[in-house]
Amino acid sequence: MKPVRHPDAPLPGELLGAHYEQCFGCGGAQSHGLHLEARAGEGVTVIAEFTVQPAHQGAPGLAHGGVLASALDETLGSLNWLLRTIAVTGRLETDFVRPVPVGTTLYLEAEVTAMAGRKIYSTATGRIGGPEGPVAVRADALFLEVEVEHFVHHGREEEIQAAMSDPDQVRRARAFEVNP
Ligand SMILES: CCCCCCCCCCCCCC(=O)SCCNC(=O)CCNC(=O)[C@H](O)C(C)(C)COP(=O)(O)OP(=O)(O)OC[C@H]1O[C@@H](n2cnc3c(N)ncnc32)[C@H](O)[C@@H]1OP(=O)(O)O
Repeated sequence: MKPVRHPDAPLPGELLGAHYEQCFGCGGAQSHGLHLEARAGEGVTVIAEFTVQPAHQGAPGLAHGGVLASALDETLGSLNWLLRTIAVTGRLETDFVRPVPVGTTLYLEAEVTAMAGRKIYSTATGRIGGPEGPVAVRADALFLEVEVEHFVHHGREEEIQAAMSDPDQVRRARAFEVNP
């Protein structure tokens, strides 16, 4: 099935914000996190930027591959905002095309390519030097739609309780839920 942008999805250009302040990918409360900033694009697409920090190194002066995979995963995950669906990564296949030095800004874009039942297929690229620069990383992913209970059931009790008693967090979680 062709992916369809939800009628209440954020408008193209709108900053999506963090889905959870403690998220390693997008949260503001993680000092060594990616602080990735994503914006809605046209259709079912997003664009995002992430600047590699010294805490993200693998080899001297170079980004760790797992951190780059996290940036791709987070960008792909933010497509949920446009579908108003809660989905988690089931599969993430990553190509590392060029080394990414510390201090580099990675320009990411992601798109939902197909949907089938609970399955959401998507793809992402990360470019360096500018939004039109050479591709440094890319990924193909399969996300699986889940109920909010997925997190309540599997998450550690203390963080779940804190999230559920935070009105801002509850509001953000609702933004992912499909309107009947
Ligand atoms: C309160 C806070 C709210 C905030 C929400 C914001 C969240 C956003 C977070 C974003 C953060 C960034 C993002 C993150 O980092 S998300 C964090 C990383 N991901 C996870 O933790 C997910 C862990 N995995 C699971 O929980 C389960 O395995 C899931 C839910 C994924 C599937 O288990 P479930 O029991 O539900 O489904 P099923 O096993 O019956 O399978 C169903 C179908 O899918 C197919 N399949 C399954 N897996 C794979 C695979 N690997 N390759 C190929 N196919 C696969 C399977 O064959 C079957 O197909 P079919 O036989 O029907 O044809």
